[in-house]
Amino acid sequence: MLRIAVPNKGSLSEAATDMLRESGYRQRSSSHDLVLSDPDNDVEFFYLRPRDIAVYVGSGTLDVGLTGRDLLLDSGAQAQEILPLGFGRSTFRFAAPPGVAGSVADLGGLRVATSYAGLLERHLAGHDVQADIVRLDGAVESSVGLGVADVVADVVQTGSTLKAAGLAVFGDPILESEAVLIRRTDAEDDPAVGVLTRRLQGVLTARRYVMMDYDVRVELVEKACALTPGLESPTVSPLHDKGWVAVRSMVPRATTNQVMDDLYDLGARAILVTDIHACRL
Ligand SMILES: Nc1ncnc2c1ncn2[C@@H]1O[C@H](COP(=O)(O)OP(=O)(O)OP(=O)(O)O)[C@@H](O)[C@H]1O
Ligand SMILES: O=P(O)(O)OC[C@H]1O[C@H](OP(=O)(O)OP(=O)(O)O)[C@H](O)[C@@H]1O
Ligand SMILES: [Mg+2]
Repeated sequence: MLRIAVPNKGSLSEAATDMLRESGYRQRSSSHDLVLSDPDNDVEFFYLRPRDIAVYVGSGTLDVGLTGRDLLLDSGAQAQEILPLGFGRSTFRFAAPPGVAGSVADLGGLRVATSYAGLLERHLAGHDVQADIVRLDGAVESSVGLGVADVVADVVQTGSTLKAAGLAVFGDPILESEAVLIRRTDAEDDPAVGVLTRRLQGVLTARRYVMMDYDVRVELVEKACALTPGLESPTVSPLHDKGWVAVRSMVPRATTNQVMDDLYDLGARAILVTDIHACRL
């Protein structure tokens, strides 16, 4: 039975369970449940703090887990990313009151507050900078105003928490993070992990693409297919009127309207877009 770690709280929790549900797995019905068995799919889910997930997976106690890239790297666990999951995006950045520092090189001798000490330690060492790391559990932005730190290194999404604390980001982003599927670094190939990965990839594809159908005159089909190349190649089917064909192709969701406009300008008609509910590529 495949043992899977899932965030039980925090920013990643709901999106992670939604994605697993869309992948055809049972999920817990109460946020108090810590374990859920899904015998039909031969998997068991363990709902754990996202920060702890890399530790369980790195030690081999659990086979795979969903967590944040920043949390994985911060933990230093013997675990690696096998699939980025496209949610829980954030940036890990330095911030301070304006004028305190302009780049990581200015941090020597300053106090830097963070709840990602492992990540910060390695970043500072990589830049040969010696700063005092102030380890906090959360609400890191308050540390400067309260006088325990000069600078913070923290998760930024919209930036509104930083702004409210009178801080501004500086320097290059330390890390771009998102939710990722992880497994132990030296784990042997496991077909059950392959199945889970393909299911999650299917959800990602269904979210990123739409199915587009349209009719176009035969002499324009090459130009139309260049606009909608699909993943492998579009399906082109004959119509009763020999001068026309029907084309079906997957199109990136973000480009849907631009592609429809371009197809229409080319002369395509009856352009229809439908959602993809599930797929295996
Ligand atoms: N706005 C956000 N705030 C915090 N973490 C975020 C945000 N957006 C994405 N994340 C990601 O969520 C993970 C943090 O998980 P965590 O459970 O600590 O969330 P949290 O919202 O900080 O919860 P809590 O503060 O209740 O512990 C990290 O991978 C982080 O990059
Ligand atoms: O850029 P923003 O959209 O404002 O989001 C980023 C903030 O959200 C998180 O805090 P959270 O609510 O998780 O509290 P915590 O710091 O106590 O973990 C994170 O630690 C930042 O403080
Ligand atoms: Mg938090």
